[in-house]
Amino acid sequence: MVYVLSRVMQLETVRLWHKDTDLQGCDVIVLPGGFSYGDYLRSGAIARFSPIMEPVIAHAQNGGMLMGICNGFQILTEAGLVPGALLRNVEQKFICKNVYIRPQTDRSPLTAALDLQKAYKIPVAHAEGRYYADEATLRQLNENDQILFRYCDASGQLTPEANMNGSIEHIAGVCNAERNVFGMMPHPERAADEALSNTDGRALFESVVAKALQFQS
Ligand SMILES: NC(=O)CC[C@H](N)C(=O)O
Repeated sequence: MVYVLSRVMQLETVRLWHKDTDLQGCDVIVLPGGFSYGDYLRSGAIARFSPIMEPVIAHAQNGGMLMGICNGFQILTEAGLVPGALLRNVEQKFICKNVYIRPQTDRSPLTAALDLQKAYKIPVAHAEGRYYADEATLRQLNENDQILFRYCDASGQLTPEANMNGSIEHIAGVCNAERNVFGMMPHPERAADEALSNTDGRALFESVVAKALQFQS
């Protein structure tokens, strides 16, 4: 994530440690993927109590942009910053592969600049990626246009096979009601460099940067 933000996107990037208590004036906060506390209890369930989360939550409550990828998304759900939960994949296995996702709305910093008809090829690498929300929450997510991505096939169709982890309504990413906090399970930072022969993920970062600049001006 740091490589893509600093080298590919050419952004001033600050690494914040989980024990830090100061965001050092960062405009956009990114909770990256990986394994926090060995995924004990549930992925993200312990990291959500890290000291850094206090200023991160305050940043989000003040309208600041906050993005969570994979384990970062799990931390966002555990902290109640976005609705829903991430359960074990339906086949109970870690899945690491390229999948396709289609943006569902352009009303979020993460998706504003994306093509709503395009299937973006982005890898997933998770064991607890099955998005779940109860009926009332799902209704709200749909009514408020908070569903950012759905798993699809290469042509953008929502086929059952495309939904490899068993997420409810194929959901791969959501935002909060205020739209400044957004999370997704696939890893756009693993598809943002020419060397990886796939730069589909770059468009998501470009979208966030464009929105962040608007935000400031
Ligand atoms: N790539 C990741 O962020 C993995 C998230 C988490 N450790 C899981 O396996 O579900």
